[in-house]
Amino acid sequence: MPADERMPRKRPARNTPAAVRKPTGTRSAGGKQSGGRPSDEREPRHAKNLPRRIAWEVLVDVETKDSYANLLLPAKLARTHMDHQDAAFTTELTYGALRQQEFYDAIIAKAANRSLDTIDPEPLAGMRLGAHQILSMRVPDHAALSETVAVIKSYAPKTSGFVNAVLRRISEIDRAEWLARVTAGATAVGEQAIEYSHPEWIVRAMTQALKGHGRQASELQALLEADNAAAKVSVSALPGLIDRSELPGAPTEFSPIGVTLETAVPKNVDAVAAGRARVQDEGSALVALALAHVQAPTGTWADLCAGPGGKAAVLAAIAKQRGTTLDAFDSSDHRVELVRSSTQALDNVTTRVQDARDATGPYAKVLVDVPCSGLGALRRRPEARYRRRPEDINALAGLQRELLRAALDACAPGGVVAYSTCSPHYAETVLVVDDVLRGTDVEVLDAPAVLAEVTGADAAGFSSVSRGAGRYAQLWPHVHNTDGMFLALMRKAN
Ligand SMILES: C[S@@+](CC[C@H](N)C(=O)[O-])C[C@H]1O[C@@H](n2cnc3c(N)ncnc32)[C@H](O)[C@@H]1O
Repeated sequence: MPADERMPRKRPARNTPAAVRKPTGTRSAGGKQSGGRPSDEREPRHAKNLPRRIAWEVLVDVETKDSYANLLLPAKLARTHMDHQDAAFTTELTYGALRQQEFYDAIIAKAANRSLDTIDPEPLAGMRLGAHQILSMRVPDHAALSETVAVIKSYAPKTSGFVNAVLRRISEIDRAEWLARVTAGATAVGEQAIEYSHPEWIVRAMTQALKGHGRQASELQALLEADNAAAKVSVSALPGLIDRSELPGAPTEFSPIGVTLETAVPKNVDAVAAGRARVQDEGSALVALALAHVQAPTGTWADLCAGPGGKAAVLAAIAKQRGTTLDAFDSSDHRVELVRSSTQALDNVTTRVQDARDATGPYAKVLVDVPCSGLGALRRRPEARYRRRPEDINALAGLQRELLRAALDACAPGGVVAYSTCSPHYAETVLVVDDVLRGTDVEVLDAPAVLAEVTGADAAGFSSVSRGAGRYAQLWPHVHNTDGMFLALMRKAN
C-alpha cells in the first residue's frame, strides 16, 4: 500500500451545530452475514488486505463480545508476521474507527438513512472502518471503498452492496460538511460530544475537571483531541536492572527511566521479554517514582491495588536498591498473576490475593492506585468512553475512600501514602482525598514539588491548584502527553 495511506489525515477545523445520537443494540436489517469469519488459526499468513480484515474483526468483537481492543488487537497482531508499518496501519484503522465512533455513527445513520440499531454488527463495523479511512486518513476514497468492501464481501457477502452504497454516500462530501450536517441544531455540549466522540456526560465531567484542578475550561477542545490521538508507546527501564540508555527509542520527556518506542515492537525488545523493562505510560511511572522519592522511615513498602503490576514493578525495583521489600496486594487472582509476571526479575516481592481493606502493615510507604473510571486513559482504551456510565463514578466512590483509609491505617507512623487514579474526575480525586483527610492530622505533602524533583521540570505545571493548596498533582494528556494521572502524597503523623 502507498505510504501515505498509513498516515492519519489532519483534521480540518470544526464548525457548526446540531444533534443526533447513535443507538446501538439489536439489529434486524442490513442483511445477515452468511460468509462467517475464519478463526485466526485458518488465516493465510500473508492474506491480502490483512490490516483491514484484522481491524474489522476487532471492531466486530468489541461491538458483539464486549472485547477490549487494547488486548485483542495486540494478540491478533502477534499471530501475524506484519512489518511495523502494516501493524501501525492496522492499529490506526482499529483505534481511529473506535475513538471517533460516535461521529462516524451519526454520519452512517444519515448516509444509510436508517437507525443504527437496524444494521447488523458486521456491516456496521465495515462502515465505521470505511468512514475512518475516508474522513480521517490519507487513504484515497477508491481504495478505502473497494478494500473495505472486499473484506465484507469475504465474510458477510450479502451485506457488501449495502456497505458499498453507504460508503459511497459518505465519500461524496467532506468531513467539514458532514460535521455541519450531523451537529445541526445541537447544544454546545452536544456538538462537542459528536465532533470528538465523547459522550455528553464525559464532556461535562472533563470541563468540570479542568476547572476543578485550576485549569481553563477553554482547554477542553485540546483535551478531547488528545484523547483521540494515538498514544505513544513508552517503556520504563526498571531501576537497578537496566538503564534506559540500553533500550531502543528516545528518552521520555518527564520520566527519568522511560523511553518512547518509535519503531520497535515492545515484545521484540529483549529487556521487556526478560522483565527488566516494562511497557508503561510515563504518567504511571511518575506516580511510582514520586512515592519512591519521598523520605520515609525504613521498612517494607506496599502496593495495595497492584494489578497488573506496572507501578509495583518500578516500586519493587527501587525498594530492592534500598534493601527493602514490597508487598503487592490485589483482590483478583488473575491480576495478582499479572503482578507476578511484571515483577518476575525481582526477588523482593510478596504477592497477596487479598482485599486491601484488610491490609495490616505497618508499611513505610503505601501506594493505593485505586480502581477508577479511567477517564484519564481514554486514548489507550478507545472503546472505554462508550462503556463507562456516569453512575460508575458514584459506584466507585465508597471503595476509593475505604481503600485510602486502609492505606493510612496500614502506614507506619511517619510513613508516606500515595493516592492515585488514572482519572482527572473531581469526584475520584480531590473530593476523595479531602473527605478522607478531614479531621485527621495527616500532612499533605507537596506532590508537584516532588514531581519537579523527580523530573527536573517546573512544579507549577503539575499542580492541581484547587483545594489542597496546590499540593495535589494532576497530569493531562493534552499538557504532558501522559495519561491523566492524579497524585496526592500524604505523611502519617508520628
Ligand atoms: C487501577 S488498577 C491498579 C493499576 C496498577 N497499580 C498498575 O499500575 O499496574 C486497580 C486495581 O485494584 C484492584 N482492586 C479493586 N478492589 C480492590 C480491593 N478491595 N483490594 C485490593 N485490590 C483491589 C483491581 O483488581 C485492579 O487490579
